[in-house]
Amino acid sequence: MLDLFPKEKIIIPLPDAVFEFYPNFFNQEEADMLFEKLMDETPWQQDDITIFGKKVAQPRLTCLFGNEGKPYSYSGLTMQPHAWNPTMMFIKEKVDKISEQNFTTVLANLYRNEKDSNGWHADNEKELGRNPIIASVSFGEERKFQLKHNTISGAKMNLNLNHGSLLLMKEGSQIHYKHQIPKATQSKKSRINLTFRTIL
Ligand SMILES: O=C(O)CCC(=O)C(=O)O
Ligand SMILES: [Fe+2]
Repeated sequence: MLDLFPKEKIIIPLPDAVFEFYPNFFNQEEADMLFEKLMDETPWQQDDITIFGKKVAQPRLTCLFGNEGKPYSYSGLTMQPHAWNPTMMFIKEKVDKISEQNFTTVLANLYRNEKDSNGWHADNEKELGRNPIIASVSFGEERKFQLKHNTISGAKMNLNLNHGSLLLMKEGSQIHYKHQIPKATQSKKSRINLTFRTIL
């Protein structure tokens, strides 16, 4: 279908960083199709990570895709990328275009239910450079995403990342803020999130 109107873009009013949210980046039909494909085609795995020197199972499933020869390390874990497949390429091309980036890598996360989560962190690994830009696409169940500034206690925000949405975390976002997906108190169905990154 022809898109007559540009997609709605919401600028998140927070200091020291640029956050842009596109609630309807993919329409319902596209988002439904992509959720099913990502669910079925992705070789989901559960890794152990090291937190404060202790080995624990990550509270979600993940899978890394990306350009050859660009592994990604975080929380004491090194992941080797799977090759891009047509579904990931289709999404990457749209995300690259709107963000004016050429992402090398995408980390896919599967939150199976309300117990799965992603604790407070910034995506500030050395290989992402000094001021990383991250594009985050969500499918399936809506989950609460929280942002908080490292030093300004009032600078924080909760966003509901809905099916088919895109959140761009741009300049300053990984330097000045941390983000998380907390466990939910009500029952939740599966959610898939894709975080596109550039490994230098
Ligand atoms: O699931 C999300 O929305 C966030 C994922 C995330 O922060 C990450 O993979 O680094
Ligand atoms: Fe993150």
